[in-house]
Amino acid sequence: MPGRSLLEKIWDQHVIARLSEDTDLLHIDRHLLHDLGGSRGLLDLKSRGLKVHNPELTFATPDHALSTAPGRAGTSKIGLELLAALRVETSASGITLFDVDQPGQGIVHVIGPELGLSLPGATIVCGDSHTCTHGGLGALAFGIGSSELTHVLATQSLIQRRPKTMRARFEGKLPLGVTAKDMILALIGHIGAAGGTGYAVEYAGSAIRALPIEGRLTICNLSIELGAKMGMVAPDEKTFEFLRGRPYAPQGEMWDLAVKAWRELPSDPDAVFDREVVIDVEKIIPQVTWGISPEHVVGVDGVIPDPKAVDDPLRRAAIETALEYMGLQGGAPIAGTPVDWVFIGSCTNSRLSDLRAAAEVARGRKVAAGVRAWVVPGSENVKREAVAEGLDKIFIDAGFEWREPGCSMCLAANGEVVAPGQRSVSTSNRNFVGRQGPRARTHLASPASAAASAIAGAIADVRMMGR
Ligand SMILES: CC(C)[C@H](C(=O)O)[C@@H](O)C(=O)O
Ligand code: SF4
Repeated sequence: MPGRSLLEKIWDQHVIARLSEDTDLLHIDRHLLHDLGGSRGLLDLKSRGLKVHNPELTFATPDHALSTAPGRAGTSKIGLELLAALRVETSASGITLFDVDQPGQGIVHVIGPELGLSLPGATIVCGDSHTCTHGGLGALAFGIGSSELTHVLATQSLIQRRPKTMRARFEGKLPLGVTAKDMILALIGHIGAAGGTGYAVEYAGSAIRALPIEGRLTICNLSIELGAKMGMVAPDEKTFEFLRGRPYAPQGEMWDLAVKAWRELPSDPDAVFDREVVIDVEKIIPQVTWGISPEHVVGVDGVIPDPKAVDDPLRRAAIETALEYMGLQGGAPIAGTPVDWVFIGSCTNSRLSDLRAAAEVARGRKVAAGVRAWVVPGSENVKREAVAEGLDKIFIDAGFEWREPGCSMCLAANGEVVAPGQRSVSTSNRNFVGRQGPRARTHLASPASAAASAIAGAIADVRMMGR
């Protein structure tokens, strides 16, 4: 029998019942709820006369619909209603809620790892496509739909089809100015936004091993933008050090037992994957998207694709559509494109290391005239730690606006939008049509690249602004 992969090991440990050749009923170890879907699911359950099966495995926080303005000024009526309902329904079900202004509140994919709720070898679900983020700790984590959400609330289990497996190996030493965000954008550019469809992706290789946990979370976060519902990195010593002592991580003797079990999780050397991709990270330069899909990506020293140079009529038409929406000329260099907005935040890039990387570029410099730049920490804890080390001051002195934790401009929630026709460099994960507001134009990039672009007033190569 061939060896098993990380995915297969976690999967097999969670099978309650084998339903068919490729479909199993899985036990779910953690269920995370957010303000957009959480109360709806709990109300749905109630209307069926059912109870939450395992409230102690379910955790909630508001993130999508809250204002991130200082003091939370101006949360919309809908946002307030969702928050009120989340409070009432979690309390009635005995579910822990990390509420506004409490340590623990934040974007659901930032708080899970931060609190030690997300653990290696665990199955984690949330009614949110970026649940794949938690795979950065070696969890099997994926987004679910609203009926599945109710199913998990009622049974703590879920029916799932076993995915195919892909291993994406990143090899080599990351060049200066190149980050985890650039690695994953480069992979999406290489295999396409549907390249991972139907697969669970394991990110491996020397460059993944060298990445701190927060970088691994960033990589896994964009799995869904690769088409893959699940992305994961095998746990190692860095994972254990990251989790040690976190509030919900196992403690004492349980910790030792857990680490012993987690050491068994990495894929066996002879594990077989349905697809293997190898990326040489030494060839990656800072990435920035030019179009309306994360696969529309180039190196920041590159040029915007010229549709005239593309023979395939379908591809040519897709490029033309994207360029028209984005207001860009094919064949022109991407660097130097003037920007109106910079957004540093989202579950992709709003952790402490992201803010540090952006602050390093911003320190002692000024946001260009005419550019609005926001920094939205991913959680209340990230915010407090950033303030404790003075990052907020660096940003404010440089002309950035420092805000409260939440999803904010990542999905144009709560009126936090880029105006029609305006151009933003964003550290988030989606540059779809209208994602940051009707007719808003989004360029995805790393926190360091976004900060560099805010200072330059145009898409900028952070390597030119090194310290
Ligand atoms: C609102 C939520 C369901 C959605 C998701 O599933 O990802 C959102 O978080 C997003 O990023 O578009
Ligand atoms: S930060 Fe953006 S991508 Fe992440 S959960 Fe919120 S809306 Fe979705």
